[in-house]
Amino acid sequence: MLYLVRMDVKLPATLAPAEADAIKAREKAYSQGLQREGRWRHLWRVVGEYANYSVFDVESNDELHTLLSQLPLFPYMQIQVTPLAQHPSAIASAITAN
Ligand SMILES: O=C(O)C[C@H]1C=CC(=O)O1
Repeated sequence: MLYLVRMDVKLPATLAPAEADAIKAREKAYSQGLQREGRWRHLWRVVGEYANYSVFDVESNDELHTLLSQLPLFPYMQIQVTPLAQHPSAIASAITAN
């Protein structure tokens, strides 16, 4: 199942820069692991914002929730999830649904 996910990151001003850097490093390693597994298919920066649009390919809502809630930046994110279905007029897609 494919999901479009928007993540907006809001780090508190009180968070020490070294702690913020450590969390971002863990986030990068975690996200790259999921990308290598093929479960995090796309990761795009939103121009001008500390936000991304991502496409996840997972088995269920529960799997996506588990995966998102384990993001190191999860406590500092607003997350919006949109489940995706096949469009009947699509002739090609950069991503292939199962
Ligand atoms: O920077 C972000 O958009 C937040 C997050 C998503 C992947 C990652 O490495 O950081």
